[in-house]
Amino acid sequence: MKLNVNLPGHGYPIYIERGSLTAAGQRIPVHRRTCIVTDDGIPAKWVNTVKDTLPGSFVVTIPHGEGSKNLATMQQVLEQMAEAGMTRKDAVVAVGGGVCGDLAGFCAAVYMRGIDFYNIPTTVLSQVDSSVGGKTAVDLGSLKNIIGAFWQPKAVIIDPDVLSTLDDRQIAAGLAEALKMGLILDPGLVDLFEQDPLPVDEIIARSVDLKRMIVEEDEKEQGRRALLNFGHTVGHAMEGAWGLDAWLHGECVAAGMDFMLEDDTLRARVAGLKQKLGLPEIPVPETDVLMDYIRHDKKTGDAHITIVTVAEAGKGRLSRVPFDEVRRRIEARKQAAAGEHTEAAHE
Ligand SMILES: O=C(O)C(=O)C[C@@H](O)[C@H](O)[C@H](O)COP(=O)(O)O
Repeated sequence: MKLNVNLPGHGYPIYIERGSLTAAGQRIPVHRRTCIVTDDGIPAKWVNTVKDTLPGSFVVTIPHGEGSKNLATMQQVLEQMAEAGMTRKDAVVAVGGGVCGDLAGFCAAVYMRGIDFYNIPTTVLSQVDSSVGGKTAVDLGSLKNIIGAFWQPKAVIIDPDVLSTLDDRQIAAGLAEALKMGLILDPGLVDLFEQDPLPVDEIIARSVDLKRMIVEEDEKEQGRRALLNFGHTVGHAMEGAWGLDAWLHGECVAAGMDFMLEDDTLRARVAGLKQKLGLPEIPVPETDVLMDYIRHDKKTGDAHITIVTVAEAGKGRLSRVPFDEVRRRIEARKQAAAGEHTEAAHE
């Protein structure tokens, strides 16, 4: 399957095909140097499959995990690109998950003021969400994605076969982002999560298509693209508060959605789906600590923040609210959860 992201002057194809890793060299022009950025958690067989199709490529491996998504690691990658004599005509190819893609894309965005970037996502999370749309970034301390650029890839190559080496936790965390996509935009996608076995290929294709659509509509997040932030306001804060490597990004997004669901029946349905996926219950940090992180959110202005709420599956809603509204929501969920635990203890 091939989708096209139509953006003026810098549109690109997304290939979703089993086995497409072996054909990477047909999708990426090979008459130049390519720096393959990957991480040490990615099985060598996937990296080598791509490398074998790209003559003139070399591999830079970063440590896996959010802890690598920083300026220091980025500098190391850029130094290796410079040492290899890469020019403006050369390209960066990410083979990895969201951290790897975001960091490699940012390297491509700034190296010699911008060179070509190709993304080959190898996790569910990066396949359904982060590989499409051109958000590249690194963290600053525990502040997520605070330094970055919009830099669209030249192509995205999604091979669902690579998911065979992922552990269940990574798969569940990635599917959380797909569930997010359904909750804000597509009730039919939410319904797919009720099926057994889960139609993973269909979930990926449908999520990618939704992402394509919203990026075409609002490339630089001036409006509707902010819907994709559902679950992220509190989710990013939880990630920061517990330390960036304590929980997976998708796990925190799943936890963060709970504060922004506005209907109890839907909340119960989502809780059931999260349980089915095996997503963990993440303890909610102190409200003041969360609020401190939320103040640094990119969707924050003076004393106000844009939040995404969902009252009905498929209908995400953006609203600009005072900070205290987020505090109120956190407190309300904490109280409700405490009540649920007490009830459970009495049963
Ligand atoms: O592509 C987008 O737009 C998204 O918001 C997708 C998010 O799921 C993703 O985690 C993104 O990196 C978060 O963006 P940020 O702007 O909150 O850093």
